[in-house]
Amino acid sequence: MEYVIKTEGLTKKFGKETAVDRLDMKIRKGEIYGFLGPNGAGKSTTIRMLLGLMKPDSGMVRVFNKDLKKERIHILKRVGSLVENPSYYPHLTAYENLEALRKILRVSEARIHEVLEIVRLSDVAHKKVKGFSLGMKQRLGIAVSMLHQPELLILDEPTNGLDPSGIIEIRNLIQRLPEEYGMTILISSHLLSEIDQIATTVGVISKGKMIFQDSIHAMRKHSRQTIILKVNDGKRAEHILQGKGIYANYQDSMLLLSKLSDQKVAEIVRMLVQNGLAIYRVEEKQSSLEDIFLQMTREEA
Ligand SMILES: Nc1ncnc2c1ncn2[C@@H]1O[C@H](COP(=O)(O)OP(=O)(O)OP(=O)(O)O)[C@@H](O)[C@H]1O
Repeated sequence: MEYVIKTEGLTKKFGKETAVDRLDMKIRKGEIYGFLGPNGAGKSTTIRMLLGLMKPDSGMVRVFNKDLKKERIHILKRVGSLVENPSYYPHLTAYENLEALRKILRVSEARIHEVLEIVRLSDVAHKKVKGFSLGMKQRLGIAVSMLHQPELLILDEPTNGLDPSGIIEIRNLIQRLPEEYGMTILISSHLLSEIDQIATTVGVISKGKMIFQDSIHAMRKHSRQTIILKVNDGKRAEHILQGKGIYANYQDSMLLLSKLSDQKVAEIVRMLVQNGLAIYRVEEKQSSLEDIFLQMTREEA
């Protein structure tokens, strides 16, 4: 199997702290790889190493099946990135900002029109960037990163700080890139909900370690069903059930039980009623992807 990005044992330490810990990342061509983890998990440090902006302490990075250490310049010509809030000339228009970079990158003028079209900024191409919303600035950042027609795009938290409509715009834009332009995308986020609709594969990092890496479908399979009981005295109910060997978790005035058969639920309800408890509600809940993600990172922590 050929990977667009493959790391092996990638490690970075800052003093005593291991920010990235023996990370094995695998990204295939045409994927939208959601790189997820809470703040401080090591996403940016990993991305910096993938872009050759930071040297790993140990481990290997291969991009397009080439060793990043040996062929950095050659590799980076084929990679576009948006790693921190990009800075522009605020008094220049979007077009003029792109034009300044076009000359450095030596790409055709026609490419400016193409990238503006891709990020849906053609209508405001001749407006000054200082009047742009954060979402428009992020899309301009993506336009800049795409000027030289990269095959791989690396975006570090591109939806950070955006309002819901800005998030949707970025999402729609990214979703089109693999199919329409044959690109592979790595996008990081600390919120699964921002990328779960577009990512084909997810890598979850926690405390520098990759704790899950598979398709989004495989992640959904981790989804569990929970039975929720609302009772008048949760603490007592928890105690009664535990006495019968039934594990229950009392949280926010709700009693949570892992998926049980209908008979077992009936039995539990009967037992609680016989013990004088009042049952207000019995519900079944499927954990969302966000719950699974939170659970994974919490268990690791
Ligand atoms: N230049 C640095 N010097 C010292 N420590 C650093 C440096 N860069 C990152 N760290 C530490 O490494 C750990 C991982 O940070 P990193 O920025 O990679 O996480 P992240 O997942 O990108 O989080 P965020 O979403 O907050 O950016 C953190 O504990 C951070 O404090």
